[in-house]
Amino acid sequence: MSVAVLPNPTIETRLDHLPPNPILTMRNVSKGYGSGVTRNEVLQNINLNIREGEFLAVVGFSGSGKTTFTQLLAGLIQPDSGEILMEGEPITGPGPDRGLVFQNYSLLPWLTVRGNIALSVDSVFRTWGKGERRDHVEKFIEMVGLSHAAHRHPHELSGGMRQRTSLARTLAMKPKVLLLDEPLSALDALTRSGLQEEILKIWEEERQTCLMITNDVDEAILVADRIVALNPGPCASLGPMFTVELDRPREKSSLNHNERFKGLRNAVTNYLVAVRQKSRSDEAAVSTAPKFELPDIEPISLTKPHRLIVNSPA
Ligand SMILES: Nc1ncnc2c1ncn2[C@@H]1O[C@H](COP(=O)(O)OP(=O)(O)OP(=O)(O)O)[C@@H](O)[C@H]1O
Repeated sequence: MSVAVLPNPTIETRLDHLPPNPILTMRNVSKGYGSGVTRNEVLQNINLNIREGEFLAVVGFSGSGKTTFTQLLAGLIQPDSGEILMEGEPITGPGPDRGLVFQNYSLLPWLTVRGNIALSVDSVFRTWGKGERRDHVEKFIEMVGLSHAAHRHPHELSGGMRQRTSLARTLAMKPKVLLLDEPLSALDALTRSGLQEEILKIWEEERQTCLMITNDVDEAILVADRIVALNPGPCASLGPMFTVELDRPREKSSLNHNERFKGLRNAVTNYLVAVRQKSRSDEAAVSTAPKFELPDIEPISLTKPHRLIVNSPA
């Protein structure tokens, strides 16, 4: 399959200034669920290095294994084979060094915005004084623009506000790596667009290593330094890596007229369309749909009279 390569190899990207050593490494990682005939091979031979301070976006289709991918990095599940390293050490479970923001903001319903964030801060920064922790919580409430709603409970918030709370809660724990698993896909287009820019603004300030899973190519280009495609499953592998050669800070409205943005959007979209078509034709070729065979019986001749009487009256 051919993939359009963008011209201008001379441009220097932010990546050129990042530390060369990866903070997260996936080596020959495979993961499936179930056993026997119900076994579902989801990811196969995933190899990836994420550099410290970079923003990487993984784009893929629904059901390709994106959540499985983030759960592996978060340490919520373990690979069947291969290894995942955080700063050179194997990941054996979840840890405060990796913060995960889900698609479905899992806030505790009996706590306010402030209470939800404070709970995480208190559990991670146990040695800090009470005042220091309180200031830290307020800083992150303000960062996501929720000072006016800090006293509200989740059921009193809009979807966008809940996701902001969820983001603030994770950011406030100061993880070395932020894992965003389709954090905006449950939101309407307008809220999504506003939050994309907010995430970007916050990231410009914090510059944490960030991995965002998304099914939106424009979103990926807006936020990321590099974009990698997750090919359709089963046995999803990673596709080519696209470098986003666009200056920062980025603004959505001006990007729409940027030739480099349009070229990259075409390249990524064309790749995804081509890889999906290939996957569908491969699937059709090895279709396991049941084949019907005629039973080995001699049909009754309808032209000759015969003695078999079906449903004869008693
Ligand atoms: N715990 C599990 N047990 C069995 N199968 C699972 C489990 N989790 C996921 N799967 C299957 O693995 C495949 C990939 O699921 P996953 O949620 O990782 O994909 P996804 O790309 O995040 O999907 P979506 O975009 O729809 O959220 C699917 O076929 C799903 O049914």
